[in-house]
Amino acid sequence: MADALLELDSVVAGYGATHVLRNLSLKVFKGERLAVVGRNGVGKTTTLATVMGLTRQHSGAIRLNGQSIDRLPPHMRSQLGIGLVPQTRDIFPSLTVEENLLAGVRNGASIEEAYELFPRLKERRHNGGSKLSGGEQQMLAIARTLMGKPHIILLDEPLEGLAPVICEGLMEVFHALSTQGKTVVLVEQHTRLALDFADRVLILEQGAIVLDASAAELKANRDLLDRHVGVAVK
Ligand SMILES: Nc1ncnc2c1ncn2[C@@H]1O[C@H](COP(=O)(O)OP(=O)(O)OP(=O)(O)O)[C@@H](O)[C@H]1O
Repeated sequence: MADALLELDSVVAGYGATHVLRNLSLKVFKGERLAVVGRNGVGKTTTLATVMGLTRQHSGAIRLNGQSIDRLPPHMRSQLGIGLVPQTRDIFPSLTVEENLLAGVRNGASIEEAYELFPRLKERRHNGGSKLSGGEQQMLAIARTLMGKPHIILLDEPLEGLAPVICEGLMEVFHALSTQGKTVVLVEQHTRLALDFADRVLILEQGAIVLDASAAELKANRDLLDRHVGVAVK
């Protein structure tokens, strides 16, 4: 199999002295669409935050293109091409849409690219961040991360709390990003949508990967999914 773009090898990480990830190992391959699912509190957000350098890593290794990144601060990981869209969205409420985007511009990115992907943001470009709907805020959070020109984009529950029609629109955007050659890692509670999007799915339980399967395998084996993710699979 090809070399991994991103690799976590026996990573133990958490907050302060607390261990949330317990020997977590995973690989993400270039151009892949990977979904990470699991019950609440199993460590999905912590996994993405650890890749970005936002937690305390106690042991193990994180490599990007084979190079160790686990001692690098978050902004350097971002410069190397990792982009995180946090669950909290983290847009600047007092800045306009355009100012939020400009604040994220790196590596010669153009905000016109963001407007092409999200025409709604262009219409709203002079609106303050706090005046946006939840869906628009999520679009802005994604667009701002894209202004860093990431090769790999980590999406933390981007559909949370959004209307079905908005979710569908965002899923189309994720497909478009994948078609453009970006590697997409999607953490999502909407398991059905995640499975429709992904090539491969990882199931996380208590800070470790308990299942690594193709989306097709999991779709054909609902029992497996229900056992690990819960009967209320959305
Ligand atoms: N900042 C923090 N400080 C201390 N503990 C935390 C912090 N953030 C999360 N935790 C704990 O780490 C564990 C894993 O949380 P995490 O948010 O990674 O799970 P998750 O799978 O993303 O859950 P959810 O689906 O609810 O977002 C939980 O027990 C949580 O309480």
